[in-house]
Amino acid sequence: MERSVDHRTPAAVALRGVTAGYGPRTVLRGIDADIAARRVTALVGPNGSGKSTLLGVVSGVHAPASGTVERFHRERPALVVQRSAVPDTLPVTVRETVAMGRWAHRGLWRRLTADDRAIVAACMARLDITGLADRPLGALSGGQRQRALLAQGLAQRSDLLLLDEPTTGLDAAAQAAILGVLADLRADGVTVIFATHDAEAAAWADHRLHLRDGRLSGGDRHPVPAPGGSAAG
Ligand SMILES: Nc1ncnc2c1ncn2[C@@H]1O[C@H](COP(=O)(O)OP(=O)(O)OP(=O)(O)O)[C@@H](O)[C@H]1O
Repeated sequence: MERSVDHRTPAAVALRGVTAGYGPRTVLRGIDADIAARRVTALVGPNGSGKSTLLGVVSGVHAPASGTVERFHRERPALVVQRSAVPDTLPVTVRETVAMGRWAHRGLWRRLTADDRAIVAACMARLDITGLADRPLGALSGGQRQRALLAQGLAQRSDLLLLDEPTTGLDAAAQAAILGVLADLRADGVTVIFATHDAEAAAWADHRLHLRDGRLSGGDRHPVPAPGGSAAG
């Protein structure tokens, strides 16, 4: 169900009794959680516990088999996939990759406006990849590719940003830079959810949801954010 944003509610997304999977295979079971609006939530759990599937459900690209996903955000969610999900041979430059973030607004293959190009340039600058703009995406290092995909997510200008392992495999400086970008987005009122195996990044988030075998096994399922600041996780 789509609704306009209600600033009295602390939830950007409310999941109730969500079950989801692939064909006959059930992966997520009985997920009940509220995602705090304008906060950063980390989704943690072992390999195969269902983190990426839950991001897909929250983003709307993966329909639940049962249960409800209630939305209180305004924009179409922006989902940033794992860098390993993008083939090395994809024949696009970094600038084109980031510009794809504007397709939701302009439609596929439509010419970008001057505003779109300014947004793309600003997102590349924010992720410090302006110097890589004309390089093929497949020729980048893992960390550079990660930043290009995050810039594509930012270019969507959504108020709900979902990231699949945004800091995995990055060095400490690159991780800190990405968390800095997420903190800026939070200050701008964006709700961020990211899946991670990185304990430091999870500890940095405002809230955590722990998944185990497709069930929530702990964390802040129904957080009430502290006014004007980060709620403790
Ligand atoms: N397209 C698919 N078809 C069938 N099963 C899938 C598909 N994608 C994921 N799965 C299965 O769903 C389960 C959850 O996978 P998911 O990718 O959501 O977990 P994850 O917690 O993100 O794992 P990881 O930490 O390894 O990225 C796994 O058992 C996986 O094999």
